[in-house]
Amino acid sequence: MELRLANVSKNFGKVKALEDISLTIPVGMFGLLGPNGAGKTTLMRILTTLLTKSEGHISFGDINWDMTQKVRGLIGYLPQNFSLYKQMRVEEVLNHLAVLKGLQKNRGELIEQVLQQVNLSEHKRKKIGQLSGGMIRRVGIAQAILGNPSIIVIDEPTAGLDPEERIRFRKLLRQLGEHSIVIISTHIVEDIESTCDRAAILNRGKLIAHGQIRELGALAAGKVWTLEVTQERYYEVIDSLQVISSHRVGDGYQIRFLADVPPAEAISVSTTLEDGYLHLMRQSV
Ligand SMILES: Nc1ncnc2c1ncn2[C@@H]1O[C@H](COP(=O)(O)OP(=O)(O)OP(=O)(O)O)[C@@H](O)[C@H]1O
Repeated sequence: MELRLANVSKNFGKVKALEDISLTIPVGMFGLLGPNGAGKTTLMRILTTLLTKSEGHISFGDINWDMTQKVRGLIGYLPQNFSLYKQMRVEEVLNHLAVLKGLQKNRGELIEQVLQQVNLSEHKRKKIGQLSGGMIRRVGIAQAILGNPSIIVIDEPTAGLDPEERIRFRKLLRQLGEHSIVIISTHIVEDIESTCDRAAILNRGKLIAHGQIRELGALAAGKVWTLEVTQERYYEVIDSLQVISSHRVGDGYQIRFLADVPPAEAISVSTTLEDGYLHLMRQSV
């Protein structure tokens, strides 16, 4: 079953935080990408029923977003700052949140199941305050998937995680996306590139592109180049190019950049989601 958004808008007074968003999101990992103020948080808060939309229609099968209680039963949510309950043990926090979710039967069993899914069984008696950032995010996922929701919404999934934790956490997200709709919102293009099947790019409340990751990357096809330069030339050229990234190669640098007409020695390269995203942002300035 798919999550369908049709012409969804949200106004805060005169601010149009979302304008006419129409999207269909199938089972799998779906990324929301956009700069600050694009409307990602507003959209996630509407999907989790923390905010109401101003206009439009959202549905999942027979359930529509005017049926708030039913929608809440569909959704698991991991907000950005999930680090509450520092003095409580992992299993106590999950039991507490399971009660709040209205899960009455077999709570112990359900908690054991989600702890196994996020690989935290052996830490269940630890206090939240004793866990690493990555483990706290995993407790966050555990509470989000309690009750087996069809739609899981995660804000900035890997913010504040170290590189190893980030890789482990991405693997967990991919596993969740095998059976559920998992929507993540992030500034980190690599999180989406490495975990998502599809993504939507928002800017200033508008949906500017959506589709499969490789389709979004292909939007910059023919416009992405690399150029190798000496250290002396590096500082000269980076100001004149729309640099995507650069790294050291031998004594000089390799620069990856966007251009319609590149310098003579540049080499055309295949495109990534980040290229497509930066190309779209450059166009919508
Ligand atoms: N409660 C509110 N009242 C007024 N304006 C708001 C409110 N919440 C969000 N906005 C405005 O709506 C727009 C979209 O904000 P939103 O937080 O959804 O963007 P975002 O893409 O999540 O950005 P960030 O990545 O910085 O969190 C912004 O212009 C923001 O200032």
